[in-house]
Amino acid sequence: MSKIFVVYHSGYGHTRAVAEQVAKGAGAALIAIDENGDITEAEWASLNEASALIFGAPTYMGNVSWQFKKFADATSKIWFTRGWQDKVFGGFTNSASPNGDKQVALITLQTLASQHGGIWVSLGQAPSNTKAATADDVNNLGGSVGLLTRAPADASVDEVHKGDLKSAELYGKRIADVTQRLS
Ligand SMILES: Cc1cc2nc3c(=O)[nH]c(=O)nc-3n(C[C@H](O)[C@H](O)[C@H](O)COP(=O)(O)O)c2cc1C
Repeated sequence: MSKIFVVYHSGYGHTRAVAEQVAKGAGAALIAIDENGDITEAEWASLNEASALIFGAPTYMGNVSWQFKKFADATSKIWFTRGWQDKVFGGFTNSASPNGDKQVALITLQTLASQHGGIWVSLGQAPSNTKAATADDVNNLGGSVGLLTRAPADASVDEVHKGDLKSAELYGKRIADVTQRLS
């Protein structure tokens, strides 16, 4: 059985709701980066033993939250020993605007995975972009590199768009399937 972890930061709970769906699809465990940008030593050990790591962060000011960036910089200790080389990686970001510069945050996650020599898994879902498409449809934001999700600025944690949550579960499953194939 592959060990997969979703390691994420969420300031106000919306990204956590997405992380839970990704973890459900992947059969993964969740590790939350705390408000200080930290995880525990035991959690670092779990990440080091994993077959696949899925990064998640809200988009704040056009990039990942500072807490996620602190975590990313802390992974440099692992980078020195190539400790995450050839693990499978994926990533997601959630923000309020349909665009909101989410792609920048996603590329930050992909670049972090690449710095570690990882194997990045794309979203693998066709966009729902017809006139009839709604936020209840899978990949209605039309991403491809990884998972983009949206919670409008006045939305509660329970109001992350349904289509995005479906996309999240499917993306998690895709990462688990790829990990299984490579193991
Ligand atoms: C400091 C800050 C900066 C933000 N910057 C952006 C942004 O650049 N683009 C965007 O679409 N939404 C932005 N938002 C909205 C958040 O991305 C959105 O509320 C998201 O759902 C928060 O996720 P969280 O509840 O997991 O923290 C920002 C919110 C905060 C608090």
